[in-house]
Amino acid sequence: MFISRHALKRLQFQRSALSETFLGALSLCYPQQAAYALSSDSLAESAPADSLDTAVTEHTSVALASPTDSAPQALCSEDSCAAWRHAPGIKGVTLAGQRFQEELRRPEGSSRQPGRVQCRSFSAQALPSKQSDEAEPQGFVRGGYSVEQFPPDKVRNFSIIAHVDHGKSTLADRLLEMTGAIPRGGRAQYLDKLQVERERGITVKAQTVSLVYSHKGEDYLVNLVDTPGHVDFSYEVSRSLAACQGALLLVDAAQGIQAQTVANFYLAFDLELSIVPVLNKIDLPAAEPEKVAEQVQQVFDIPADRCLLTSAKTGKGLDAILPAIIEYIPPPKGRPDGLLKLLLFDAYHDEYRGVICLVEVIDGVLRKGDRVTACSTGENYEILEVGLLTPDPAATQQLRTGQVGYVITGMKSTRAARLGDTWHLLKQPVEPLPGFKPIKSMVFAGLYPVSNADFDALASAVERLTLNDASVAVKRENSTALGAGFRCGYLGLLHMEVFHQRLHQEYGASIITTTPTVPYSLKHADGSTEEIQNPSQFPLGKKLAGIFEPTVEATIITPTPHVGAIMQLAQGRRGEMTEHALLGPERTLLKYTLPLAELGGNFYDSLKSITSGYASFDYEAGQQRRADLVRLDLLLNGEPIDALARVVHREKAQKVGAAMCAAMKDQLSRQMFEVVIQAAANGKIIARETMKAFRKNVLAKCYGGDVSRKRKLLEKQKEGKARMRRVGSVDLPQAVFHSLMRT
Ligand SMILES: Nc1nc2c(ncn2[C@@H]2O[C@H](COP(=O)(O)OP(=O)(O)OP(=O)(O)O)[C@@H](O)[C@H]2O)c(=O)[nH]1
Repeated sequence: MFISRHALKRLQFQRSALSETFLGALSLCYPQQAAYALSSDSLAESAPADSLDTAVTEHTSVALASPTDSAPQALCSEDSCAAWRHAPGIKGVTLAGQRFQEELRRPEGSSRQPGRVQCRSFSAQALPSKQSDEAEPQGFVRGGYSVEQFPPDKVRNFSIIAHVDHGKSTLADRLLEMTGAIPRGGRAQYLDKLQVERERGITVKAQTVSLVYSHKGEDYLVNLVDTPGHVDFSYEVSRSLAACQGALLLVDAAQGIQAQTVANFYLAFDLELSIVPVLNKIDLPAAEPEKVAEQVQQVFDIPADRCLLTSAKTGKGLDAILPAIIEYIPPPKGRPDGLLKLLLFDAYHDEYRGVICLVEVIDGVLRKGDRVTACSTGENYEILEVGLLTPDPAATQQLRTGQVGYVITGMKSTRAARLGDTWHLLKQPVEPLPGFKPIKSMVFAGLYPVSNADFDALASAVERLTLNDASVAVKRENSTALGAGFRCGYLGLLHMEVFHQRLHQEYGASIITTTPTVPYSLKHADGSTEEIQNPSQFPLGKKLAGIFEPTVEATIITPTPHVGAIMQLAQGRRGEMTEHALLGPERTLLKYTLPLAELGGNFYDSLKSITSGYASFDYEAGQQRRADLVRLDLLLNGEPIDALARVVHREKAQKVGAAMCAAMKDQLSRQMFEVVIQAAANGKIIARETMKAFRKNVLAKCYGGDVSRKRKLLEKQKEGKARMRRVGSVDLPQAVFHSLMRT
C-alpha cells in the first residue's frame, strides 16, 4: 500500500516549505542523526510504503524522520503526532511542531530552495496489519496497534510509588514523553489533572496510562500507574498496586528513605510485587546516591547495585528505566483461555460519559457488547465501550488477559462500582478475588452552607463531587447553630482540605466546616457499644462503662539529633514508643502508637518545625484504646454552640477550653449587650471570658443629609448580618468557625 492520496496531496502542497533551512534546524537539534525528508520528487519511489500506510493520516504534514538505529524518532506537527506516536519502530516522537510550523509559515521566496532529500523508511519493521475487523479510526489502533498483539508475556503493569515530592509525577511525564504518549516539553505533571493537584503540587488521584515500548525488537504494552504520595491517599496506592505486578520505588537521592517510602514499600512487598529501586534527583548538589543505595540495601534488603540512578529533571539515567521494567517485572499470570475474570480497581465519573471503571483483565478476554456480572452486588452490566488510556481514552474492541484499561457500562454512580470487586461474564461465575479492605473514615467534620438558602446548591455539589471521590462518607445532619448540613467522613485531614477546596473551586460552594473529630466508641453500662462521629452526640450526665478512641501506628524517620525533641512532642500527644532503630549513622526510625485525635491541630507542623523540615511521618490505622475523655462545650451567654463541641482528653480540657474562649473573644465583634463566653467540660464550667457591651452605629460617619445614603448603609449592615450565624442573641461570623477549628 502506498501513502494515501490525500496525504500525498498535502505533502506536495507543502513541499516548498521543506527547505534546507528547516533541515538545517533539524540537524542542529539532532546533530548525530541523519535527517530524512519526504520531498515530492522522491516521494513516490522512496516513500516507505508499508510502514507509512497506517501511520500517515490525512492530518499528515509530517516531513521527516531520523532513522538512526538506536532511537529512531519522528518529527512531526502537532496534528500528526498522535498518528506517528505508536508507529512500530518509532521509539520516540519529538514534537518539533513549533519549529516545523514556523518554517512552514515562512513566506514564499524568503527561504532557500527546497532541499532534495531522499525519503527513507524510518521503521525497521512494517506496520502490523490489523488482526481483526475492528476499525477504530483513533487512538491506540490508529497507531497501528491492536490489543491482540499483546499476549500476557508482552504486557507489563507497574506503579510508581514514593514518598511525597520525590518525583513520581515528573518521572511519569518523562516516561510518557519517551514513549511518545505526550509531546515533549508540554505541561508538567501531565497526569495531575485536578486544579487542586496543580495548586498544591501533589497527586490526589492515581492515574493510569498505557504505553507501547519496543525492547530488543519486541513491542510491549506497558501500563503505568502514577500514585499519590501523601499518607491520606495510601488507599489509592494499595488499590492501584493490586492491578500491577511490579513497582518503581522512587527515592530522592538527596533526602534518602522517608516514612512513606517505607510504608509504600511494604504495601508493594505484601502484594509480592517485583520492586525496581530508582534513586531520583541525582542532579541535585546535595544528592548522595551511594549513601542512599546503601540505605535501600539496609532497610529493604535490595542490593545497592540494583538501584537505578536518574534525574527526572535533566533526563539523566532515564533510558534504563523502561528496559528494567521489561526485564525485572514479570508479566501478568492470567489464563488467556480461561473464563473472563476482571478486577475493578478504580472508577471515576466523567461529566459526559458517566462512570468510567478501570479494570485489569485477570483471565480471559473482555469484549465490547459482553454482559458481565459484578460479584459483590450481583448487578449485570453491558460493556458499552472498552479501551486503553493512552493517556486519553482510546476505544478498542476488547481487552485481553493481563491488560489494564477502562470500561463504560452505563453505570449511574461510582458508588455502584465496588472497588476491588470481581466481574465475570453473565452466568459464567468465577472464583472472586479477595477484594480490597473497606475504606474507613479517619476523621469526621460537619459541612454547612454559609447561608441556609444555599443548602440545595451545596447538596448537589457534594453529590457530584462524591461521584468522583467515593471515599468521602456523607450523612445529612442538623445543627442548632448552623442549620441543615452534612457530616462527612474523610481519610485524613489533607483529604478533608482537598475535598473542601474542590467544593469551592469546582462547584463554587461557600461552606462552613466544624472542627474535625475522630470516631469514638462508647461502651454503655449494659455492655452495648455505640460509635459517635459528632461530639454533640457525646452523652452528658450518663455513666459510661468506657470510652475508646482510635489510634494510629506512626512511623517517623528523622536525622538522629532531633530524636529528643520528637520524643517530647510525641509524649505531649499521649504517644507510646514502640520501636527505636538506627538507619545508618545519621538517621533514626521511631515508631509510636498515637491517638488519632492528637494528629489534628498542628502535630505535623510541629514535627516539621522541630526538625527543620527533615523528619518524615507516616501512619496506618491502629487499635481502639481506652481513654479518659470529656466533652468540651463552648457557651455564649449560657447557650452551648453545638457545632463547636469537641471531645478532648480530661487533662487537656482546661487548656483547650481557655484557648477556645480567648479565640472566640478575639473573633467576635462587640455586641450591644454583654456577652459571656464559657467553656464547659462534661457540663462543668472550666473557663470564661466576658465581652463588654458596645453599640456599633453604622450611621455615625454619615453626617447629616441624604436619606438614601443612610438607607444604603443600613442595607449593607443587614447583608453582613445575613452572612452571620445567630446563636441565641449573638451573631457569629463565619470566621469564628474557621479560627476555632484550628484552636
Ligand atoms: N532537581 C530535581 N527536581 C526534581 C526531579 N524530579 C522531580 N523534581 C521536582 O520535585 C518536585 C516534586 O515532584 P513531583 O513529580 O510532583 O513529585 P511527586 O512524588 O509526584 O509528588 P506527590 O504526587 O505530591 O507525591 C517538583 O518540583 C519537581 O520539579 C529531579 O530529578 N531533579
